Amino acid sequence: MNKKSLKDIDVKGKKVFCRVDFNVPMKDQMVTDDTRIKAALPTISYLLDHGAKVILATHLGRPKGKVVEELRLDPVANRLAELLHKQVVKTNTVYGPEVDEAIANLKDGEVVLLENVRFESGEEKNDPSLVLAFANMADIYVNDAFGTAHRAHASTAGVAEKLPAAAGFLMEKEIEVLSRALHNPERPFTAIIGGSKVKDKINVIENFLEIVDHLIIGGGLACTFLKAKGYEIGNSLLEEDKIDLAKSFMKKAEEKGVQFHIQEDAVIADAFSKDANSKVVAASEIPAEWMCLDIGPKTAETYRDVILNSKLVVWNGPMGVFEMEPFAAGTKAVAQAIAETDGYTIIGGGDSAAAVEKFQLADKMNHVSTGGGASLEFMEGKVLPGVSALDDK
Ligand SMILES: Nc1ncnc2c1ncn2[C@@H]1O[C@H](COP(=O)(O)OP(=O)(O)O)[C@@H](O)[C@H]1O
Ligand SMILES: O=C(OP(=O)(O)O)[C@H](O)COP(=O)(O)O
Repeated sequence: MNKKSLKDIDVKGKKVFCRVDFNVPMKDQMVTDDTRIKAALPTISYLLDHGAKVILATHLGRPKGKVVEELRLDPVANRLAELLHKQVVKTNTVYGPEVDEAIANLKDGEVVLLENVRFESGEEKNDPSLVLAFANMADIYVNDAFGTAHRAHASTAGVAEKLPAAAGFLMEKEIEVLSRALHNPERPFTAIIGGSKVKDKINVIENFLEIVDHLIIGGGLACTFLKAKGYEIGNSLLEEDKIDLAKSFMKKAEEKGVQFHIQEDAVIADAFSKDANSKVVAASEIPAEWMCLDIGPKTAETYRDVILNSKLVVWNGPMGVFEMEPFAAGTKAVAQAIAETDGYTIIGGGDSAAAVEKFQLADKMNHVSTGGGASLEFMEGKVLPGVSALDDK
């Protein structure tokens, strides 16, 4: 990478504003998967061991510029403290007098975690006054938040323009591994796209059609494609204004000779609940009032064959609502096939990484990326604002 690295700068005695991606899955105020926290530890420990005063910043969820009590970072701070074996001072605000005091009290080798930066409306708008507030806190900026590098926000891009700015170790590693795999991809190259962030991911599909041999669709995303095929999908997740786009992608895949795989059967439920009634039906037979919450067993078998015959597999987004046991089988089958294939495997996305962890298959994957949208956009060849804003070497 041609960007300055943490190794290139002297941090001793300096206040370092370090953006991390601690957007971790939570349940009942507990962190349920700490992969992203662990992934940032090399950078945080390096800063602490080299005598920096560390100011950590992250978002959690999408509070849309308002304080949402369930999205406060206290559980994250507690987990980080356990992992670091060190006290983590957590502020209840993103900036202001409380933060100033916490920073003023920091000694070399100590760490403070700011409150969820997305509680401030200026964060996602990359607002100059919030950028200035961040820049005034520190001497140096380090970005280790690969998972958020595709967002041009105040704490990812804005503040990097105002301070000497370097990449953390996780950021460097992610970029290096993804670049190496995509430079001259081994074939057959299969991309598997699922999950629920339809708006974010649908455009990625178009770009993947240029580079892959097989494109597998699953998760909530698939429902828009099923609708585009003319099927009724009941109460399934649907992005109405993307139906035409989905149609055009299927046509483009055909023209380009890309094998486009969409589910032939589905696990459906009569409510979005683990206790709902559920059954397997053909994907063309989803009744009104029911919703598709997983790919069916026949589809899982087809996807498995494609994956086992691939030389490069990129997977982003679960095949179903894997957090609920009745709808986890499709995601598990795909994860298992990816673990078994001889091809090089890259997993992206917070939830996909959590799924791989849950099924205890993480060590069978070649690279589990901490970025979902970020890794997709990077693989599309897009410039990530959180990276481009850093200083050149
Ligand atoms: N058919 C579906 N309907 C609704 N939600 C789904 C469906 N399939 C998967 N999901 C949900 O998608 C979420 C993950 O989506 P996303 O954030 O796009 O993935 P990632 O974090 O891996 O990029 C999971 O919480 C999962 O429950
Ligand atoms: O979890 C994240 O993205 P991902 O679900 O695509 O991996 C990042 O923390 C970015 O979050 P955002 O999509 O709310 O900007």
